[in-house]
Amino acid sequence: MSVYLQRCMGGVKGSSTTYFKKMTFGCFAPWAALELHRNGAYIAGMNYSAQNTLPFLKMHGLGNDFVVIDGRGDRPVPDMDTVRAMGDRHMGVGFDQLALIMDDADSDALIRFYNTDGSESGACGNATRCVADLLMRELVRDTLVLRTERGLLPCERVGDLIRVNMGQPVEDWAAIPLSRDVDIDALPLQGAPSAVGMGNPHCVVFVEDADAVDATRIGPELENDPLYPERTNVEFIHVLDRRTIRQRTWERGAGITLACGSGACAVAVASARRGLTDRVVTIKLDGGELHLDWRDDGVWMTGPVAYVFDAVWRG
Ligand SMILES: N[C@@H](CCC[C@H](N)C(=O)O)C(=O)O
Repeated sequence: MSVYLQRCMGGVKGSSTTYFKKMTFGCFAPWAALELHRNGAYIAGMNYSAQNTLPFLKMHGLGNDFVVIDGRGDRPVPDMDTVRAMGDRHMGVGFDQLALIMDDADSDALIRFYNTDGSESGACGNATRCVADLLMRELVRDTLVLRTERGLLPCERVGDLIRVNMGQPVEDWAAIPLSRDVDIDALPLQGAPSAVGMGNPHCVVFVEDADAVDATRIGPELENDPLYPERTNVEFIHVLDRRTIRQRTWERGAGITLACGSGACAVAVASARRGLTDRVVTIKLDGGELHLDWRDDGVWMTGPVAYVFDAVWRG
């Protein structure tokens, strides 16, 4: 059985001291911590070797939380049982998605995303921004390109925020994917929602008051509707004005989350497509605000990212 060891600020000896002092003063060097774990370390009074250990970072974007694992080179990567075990909020670490960083010849890195239930997703906007921040720090650059299942995504630092181009929305019903040819802005479902693909499927439900919706009841019903053969993420929204939208999210494979980046892109697209908002909008999610700009070269999303801790999973 896997055992989860949380980092203990006072319990690390030797060369790690400097790192943790830096942490205390807010200067971050996340990969330094991973190197420490990789080489085996004395943590929280336990001496263990690097064998069967999986170093990871915990990060979040607006409370949409992630375990981030660096699988580049010959570093260890989790199997599916480990992904599910880590995702358990009571018996494991807990996350909305696990982001696995891999080598890629044509970009700065490839990222794969896994939901809490172990299913893989082609897109995760907030985790993409988190990984972009990590790698920009590592490469000492303010721009880079990440590959996800949907292609190459340019990322940039904008002050304290991270921006990613999530690409153009998928509007072809078969590619979203839907199970049949229907009007994507009036789906034959309750509330006539819109369908948008952002490398993953979304169902955008326009309601009077997103805060009043019973998302834990309606979310899973829509997630599993046969119209979406690969299930769907669900966004409940109401438009506040032409530049502001309120959004709550039920995520495929993860349930209620405090924010969903690809979902925010889908919301910006669906709402502009209906003529309700401009192409530049601020979206108010439970965990904070994202800024969306649907340009000719794709949907750009800007928002904050945060580090929570680093630790080692023992298998
Ligand atoms: N939180 C994400 C979306 C994660 C993937 C989703 N649950 C799916 O299965 O498609 C985001 O920020 O985009």
